[in-house]
Amino acid sequence: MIVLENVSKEFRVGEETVHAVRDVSLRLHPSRITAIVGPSGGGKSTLLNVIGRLTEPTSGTVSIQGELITSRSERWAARFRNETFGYVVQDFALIETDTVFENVRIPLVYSARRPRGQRRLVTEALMRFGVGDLVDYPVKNLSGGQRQRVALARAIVNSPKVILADEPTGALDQANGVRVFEHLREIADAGHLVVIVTHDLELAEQCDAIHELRDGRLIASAGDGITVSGKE
Ligand SMILES: Nc1ncnc2c1ncn2[C@@H]1O[C@H](COP(=O)(O)OP(=O)(O)OP(=O)(O)O)[C@@H](O)[C@H]1O
Repeated sequence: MIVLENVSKEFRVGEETVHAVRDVSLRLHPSRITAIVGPSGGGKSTLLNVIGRLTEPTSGTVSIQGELITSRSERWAARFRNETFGYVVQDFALIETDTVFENVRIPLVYSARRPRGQRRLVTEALMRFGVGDLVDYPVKNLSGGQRQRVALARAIVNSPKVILADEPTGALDQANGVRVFEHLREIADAGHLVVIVTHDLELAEQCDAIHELRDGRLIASAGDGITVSGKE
């Protein structure tokens, strides 16, 4: 379980202070898909980045399975990020000039596995999404649907406990969006904790829990196992 307690994140922009996330407390559960929704500029991506330890909050704490992940050294955070999180970003951020193998192995870079072990893990991850045969393809030759699957394989290749997806269906047509969601559901069913940021309320309604952010504040939460403000 991930626990956020009184998390705030501010950015200084010139003389101004932007309060991107204000005093958010919530709990996120494994084997579930949690959606973070709300209007543009509401703080969704910032909150996801705080959860994924890509950004340190200005105040408040985040812990995962009881371990505090805030106020730790950058060196610790880099390793922790790598072992704990799989990230899916909107445009998939694949390296066009590399092969599928080179892209999907990126999260394994810090692992002690030998090249042969890496190839097996990469191929297995691709096979989970039905694209094992693409392992040596150049990314530039892939279709949009193949890119999604490769991006999902990259997110799970090191068996992270947590998958964080920022608008994972945002750039896709409806059929491909549904497929990505089905894959995220399979990932959650396998025991991972999945968090998605989405503008798509229909998609959010299929999730197990929804948190709505507006002007950085958590204004509503719904769903299974919801705990707001740290109260059971
Ligand atoms: N690195 C940054 N520096 C300064 N301000 C930032 C930074 N990142 C986000 N912000 C500001 O914080 C607020 C929340 O932004 P955030 O991207 O988290 O919102 P969002 O809900 O994800 O928006 P969208 O749906 O448009 O992606 C906005 O006012 C944004 O301009």
